[in-house]
This record gives sequence, C-alpha cells and structure tokens, in this order.
Amino acid sequence: MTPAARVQAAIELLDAVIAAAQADGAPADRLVSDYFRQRRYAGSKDRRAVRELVYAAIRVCGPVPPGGRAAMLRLAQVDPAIVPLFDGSTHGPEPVGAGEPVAAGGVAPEWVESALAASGVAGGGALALLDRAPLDVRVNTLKAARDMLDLPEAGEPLAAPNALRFAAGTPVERWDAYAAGQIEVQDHGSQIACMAVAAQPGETVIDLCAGAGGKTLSLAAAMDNRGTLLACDTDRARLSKLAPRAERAGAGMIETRLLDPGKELAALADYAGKADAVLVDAPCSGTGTWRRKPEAKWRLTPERLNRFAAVQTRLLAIAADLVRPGGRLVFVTCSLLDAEGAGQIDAFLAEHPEWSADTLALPLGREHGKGWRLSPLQDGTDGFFVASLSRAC
Ligand SMILES: C[S@@+](CC[C@H](N)C(=O)[O-])C[C@H]1O[C@@H](n2cnc3c(N)ncnc32)[C@H](O)[C@@H]1O
Repeated sequence: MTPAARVQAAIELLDAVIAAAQADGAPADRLVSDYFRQRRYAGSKDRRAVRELVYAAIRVCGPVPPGGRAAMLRLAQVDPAIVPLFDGSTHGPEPVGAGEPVAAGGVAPEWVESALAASGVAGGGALALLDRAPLDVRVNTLKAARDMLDLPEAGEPLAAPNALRFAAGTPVERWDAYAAGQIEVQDHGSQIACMAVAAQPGETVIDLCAGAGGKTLSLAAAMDNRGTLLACDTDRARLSKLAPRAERAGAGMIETRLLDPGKELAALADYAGKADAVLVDAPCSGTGTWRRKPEAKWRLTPERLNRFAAVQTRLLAIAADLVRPGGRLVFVTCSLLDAEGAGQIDAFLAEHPEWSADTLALPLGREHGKGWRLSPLQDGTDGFFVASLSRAC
C-alpha cells in the first residue's frame, strides 16, 4: 500500500469506528481485524501503519467526529506529514476541499470532560487517559516466582509484588511461560485493585462480576488455591472463557456460576451472609481504560452513564447481603468518574449504617473520597477506583 492508500484505509476504518461507537457496535480493534481479513493483499507493515493512524486519529479527536475524513484532517493538524497524502492518487484520499470540516480536538465529548474535571481529572490527568498503555503481566505464584522466572525479555518489576512491565506489543502470549500458565496479562492497576481484597488461603471469596476471570485468577493465586472462590457473571460467553484460563493457571479451586440479571441473590442464596469477602468489579463506563480502547469515549452518553451507576448501586446491595458479619466488600470500577466511584460509596454508606469504609494502604495510588484511586498520569496504570468496606460483627 502507498502511504496515501494507508491514509484512505484509515479513513474508511474511522468511518466504521464512529458508526459502531454510536450504535453500540463492535470495538475498534475488531473492526481493524475484520477490515484486513477482507484485504489479504495488505502486508503486516501496512496493517500496523493503518492501525496506528486509526488510533492516533481517535486520540486527537475529542467529541464524536462527523466522519473519518474529518477525524483524519484533525490528525493532519497535529501531524503535518499527513497533509500531502490527501493527493487524489488512485487509492489515496481526495485532495482537501475548501472549508472541509475538521473534527474538534480535545480529550472527549465536552460533557464527559466536564464530568471528569468535576471528579478531579483535568489537564494532564485527562490527556493521560489517552496515553498508550504498556504491557503488564502478573507472575502466577501458583506456578512461578517473579525473581526466578526465566523469560525471553527481562520485564521491569513494578510495585505490585508479582507485576512485570514490558513494551506494548511484546509477544508475551507466544512465550513458553505463558503457555505454561506462569504469567497472565493483567494491568498493574488491576493487580493492585485485587490486593485490596486481601484474600487469604482458606477463605470464602465471591468474585461477583468475574467476566473472563482476570481478577479471579489473581485471587486464586493470593489464596494459594485453598478455600472457596466463586466466580459469577451474567454473561455466559465471558464466564465460559474462565475455565481454560484457570486450567492453564493451575487454579483448580475456582467454581463458576452464571447469574440471571435481576435474580442474582436467589441464585446465590446458599452464600447469603457467608462470604469472607465479595469483590464487585462492576460494569462501568471504562473511562480508566481509554488507553486501550480510546473510542469508548464516543460510546458514552449521559443515559448510559446513569444506567451503569444504577447497576453498580444494585450490585453493591447484592454483595452486602452475601458478606458475613465482620467480612469485607471490595468495590472496583475502571472509571475515574465519581458517579461510578466515590459517589457510589458515599451513597452506599448513607443507606447501610452497619458498614464502614476501611483505610486502604496499597503500594500505588492515593486516597480519593472514601476509597482509593489509581490513574494513568500519576501511577502509569489504567484508571481505577477501589473501596474496601467492612460489615460490623
Ligand atoms: C468490569 S467487567 C469485569 C472484569 C473482570 N472482573 C476482570 O477482571 O477481567 C464487569 C462484568 O460485570 C458483568 N455484569 C454485569 N451485570 C452483572 C450482574 N448483574 N451480575 C453479575 N455480573 C454482572 C459483566 O458481564 C462484566 O463481565
């Protein structure tokens, strides 16, 4: 592909990304893979270059752009080398027309930027939400120790005791240590959020929103595979990915339970008031994960945010019924919006006087409201809010 053809391909992909974001369609990485599956003539350098252009354009547009060309013209304002590639060549984009619309810059749609600013995330803190994320792995202590592991590349040891950092794109999933279950890909912030659960061997722990089990596997390692660890989710497809991962990790203790939305407590009646700890890694807007999915900023609407917040409130109440007296409830969202973090905890504590917020002392991050915050700017992690609550005996 010529450089101009790559720009045209990126424009077509951006059109698809913008449409999908507004229709709650496929994520950008899937659209990019599908695009190239139908264009086998594109080589790996072309694919990488087009992908870079697409993601760079998403990062430099704040509000939803009017179209792919407008998004690419915004990128051309930041990277002037792109301007001459609008050359009208056979597979390249048409020359720029007079008065052609250029997408607006910024971090995110204005209302989202305002909500972030009201939550203490503005300026460099907001811009860092769109940084490129490195690749973090967790050494699985059920199978290996960080200091003893022999990997093709030496990773940078991080603050979480089993975390190693590599450059983005490092092919860790092709390494023998990955196949052997000695390492798992997991953001450093996610590893630190799991530390807030303080899961101990022999305990009864419920991961209420386990998804494909990223945090469940970390809990199983902390519990040294001893005790009861129940992984739940309402999404069958996600939860079904956990079993093969658990097998690779040697985490035989994990049980799974598929829940019906609205009937969670009935399905968990055998655990009511019995869990030592319940982790609620709640569904959220994902403002803390824009480093990996920058187009998510265009998916968010005030209505969607309200829906996430309502589900979080409900999940907190469900989790509270599962925790034994003296036990703990850990609430996590990968969002830096207070509506999905500190605000949720304030509302929960106001409604549940028998609960109190614990003081957290995690190796990275800082207090935020009655919980803890990790941020891309200050901690080099995805953005997280974490709170640990205790139920009086
Ligand atoms: C942030 S994701 C979890 C990620 C996962 N814990 C990890 O570390 O990879 C939130 C999950 O909550 C699940 N979920 C949504 N509503 C739920 C409900 N009512 N009960 C349990 N899980 C729910 C979603 O299907 C999704 O997998």
